[in-house]
Amino acid sequence: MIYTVTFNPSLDYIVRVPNLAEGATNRSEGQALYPGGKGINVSIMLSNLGYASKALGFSAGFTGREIERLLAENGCDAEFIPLHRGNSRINIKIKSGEETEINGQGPHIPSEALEALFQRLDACGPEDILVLAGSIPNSLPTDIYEQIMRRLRDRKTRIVVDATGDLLKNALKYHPFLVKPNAAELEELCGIRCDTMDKIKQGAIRIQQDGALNVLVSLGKDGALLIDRHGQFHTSPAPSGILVNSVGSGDSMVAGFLAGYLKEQDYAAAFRMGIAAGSATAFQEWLATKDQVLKAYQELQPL
Ligand SMILES: Nc1ncnc2c1ncn2[C@@H]1O[C@H](COP(=O)(O)OP(=O)(O)OP(=O)(O)O)[C@@H](O)[C@H]1O
Ligand SMILES: O=P(O)(O)OC[C@@]1(O)O[C@H](CO)[C@@H](O)[C@@H]1O
Repeated sequence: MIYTVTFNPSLDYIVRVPNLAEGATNRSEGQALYPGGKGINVSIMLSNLGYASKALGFSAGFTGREIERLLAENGCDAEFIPLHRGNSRINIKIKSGEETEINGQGPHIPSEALEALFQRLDACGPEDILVLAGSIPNSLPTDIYEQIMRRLRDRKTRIVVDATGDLLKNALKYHPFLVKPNAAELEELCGIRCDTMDKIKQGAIRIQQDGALNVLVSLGKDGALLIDRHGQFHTSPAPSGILVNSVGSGDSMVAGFLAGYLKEQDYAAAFRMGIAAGSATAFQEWLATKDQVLKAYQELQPL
């Protein structure tokens, strides 16, 4: 089974405001509400690609109930631990000329709820994949992903970490199966200015030396780079298309990589499926369908 964990689920409120003016009353030209949070997006994308997963996390208040309802509507199996105070966050994504995001903090997670998640994860075994993705509420320590990995150390579960800063840094020594920084996150992690392909390669090598098995660096419209666990590099430009909404493209890339890997047991195939899924999502209003991903896959340059 693939499990995804989203400590900080959200309702993503996407508003289109073509000429956003700060300090003025702006009127939107369109809006939409989607379930969000990185692990949740990975689960939805996996489901779109035909792979079952279980989305784990925490849910609070009316927004939490709406996230769960939307997940069910999207055919996604979720098992959220209820929090009895506060509301799951609403993240605002403003689409004007540029994409501006305001992500909320998320509700407090008490220790009993955290323990309930830990116990749920104790069921993970060698056949399972666990995706730890996204930010955590302020009340949690930044070694929380590390704590989970330490607890599962002897279970041989393959663990994917998609996070920033210390959350990710602290997890590397437990040898995650996959990490997926973007270029800015890679710079922050390895302290190298990653403004050329050579420097991105150097940065990815450093993250691998720090413990990650596969390092997938997403580069937005410029595609991606993977150094796989055998030390082999894979690079590809992204398929071309019109950017509609990049929110969730990194998560789609993680889901595509896992789907490609599970299908072919091959890192080149996983990499290509990752890029296709990431780009297909960037070209849509929300997470891409399987047909849209396969179309993007066909448009990738041959190896
Ligand atoms: N404008 C774009 N054109 C084509 N492909 C894109 C574009 N933006 C993103 N992608 C695809 O999606 C992948 C992931 O994008 P990106 O590097 O922006 O991830 P990210 O920063 O983790 O995104 P997010 O946090 O919004 O999910 C890229 O490697 C690429 O394949
Ligand atoms: O605040 P975090 O947890 O870092 O990111 C949350 C978020 O921006 O990530 C997803 C896109 O990757 C969105 O669905 C969600 O709103």
